[in-house]
Amino acid sequence: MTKEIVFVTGNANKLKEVQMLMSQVDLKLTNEALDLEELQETSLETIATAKLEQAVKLLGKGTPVFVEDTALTFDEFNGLPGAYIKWFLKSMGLEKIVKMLEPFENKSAEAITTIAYADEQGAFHVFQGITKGKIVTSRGPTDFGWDSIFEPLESNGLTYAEMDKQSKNQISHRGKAFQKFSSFLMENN
Ligand SMILES: O=c1[nH]c(=O)c2ncn([C@@H]3O[C@H](COP(=O)(O)OP(=O)(O)OP(=O)(O)O)[C@@H](O)[C@H]3O)c2[nH]1
Ligand SMILES: [Mg+2]
Repeated sequence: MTKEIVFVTGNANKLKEVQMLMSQVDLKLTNEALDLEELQETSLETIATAKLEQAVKLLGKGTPVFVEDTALTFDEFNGLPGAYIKWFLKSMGLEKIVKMLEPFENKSAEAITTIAYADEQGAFHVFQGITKGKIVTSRGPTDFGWDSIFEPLESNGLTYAEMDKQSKNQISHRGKAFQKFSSFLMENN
């Protein structure tokens, strides 16, 4: 029987990418569209695990469930905004985020997705994907977070927003994290 697995996220753009990324795995992927509380923390693993604890409480033990938290870290700021990028985006917007780095030569950044998964036995597993790049003036559609200001090293000069979804998924932080997670699920199914 095909195993059911629940992805708890309130972010429709994430869900769309994750559905594509996990399409090769023999699973029934369902979504609980809940916005879980997020810790104020710099450890990405701690944030993802705390989100997962809430998800397990909501769904009950025994249901395979995962969450993911995505961060954008600036090298010049020693990793900040990191997981706080969500709140920077909400309060300041893209243009001012780019301006924060204006006085500095170093525009290097990393996009990081941390997945936390609870299996049927309630054991937690963490997977992470990192894509290096730099912060640039917004180019491309602005319908998903900071996609238009992040230019990955591997993209031949395109921002995430200028790439089609399939090309983004091949090199993205989320793509890399879900590659690891999918392999784990296929080995342990
Ligand atoms: O340009 C982007 N490309 C991406 O690939 C991407 N992935 C996430 N984000 C944004 O970065 C913050 C993460 O916060 P986040 O991980 O807590 O997400 P969220 O609160 O929206 O959903 P969730 O926590 O319910 O899953 C939020 O502002 C997201 O919109 C992205 N922006
Ligand atoms: Mg969130």
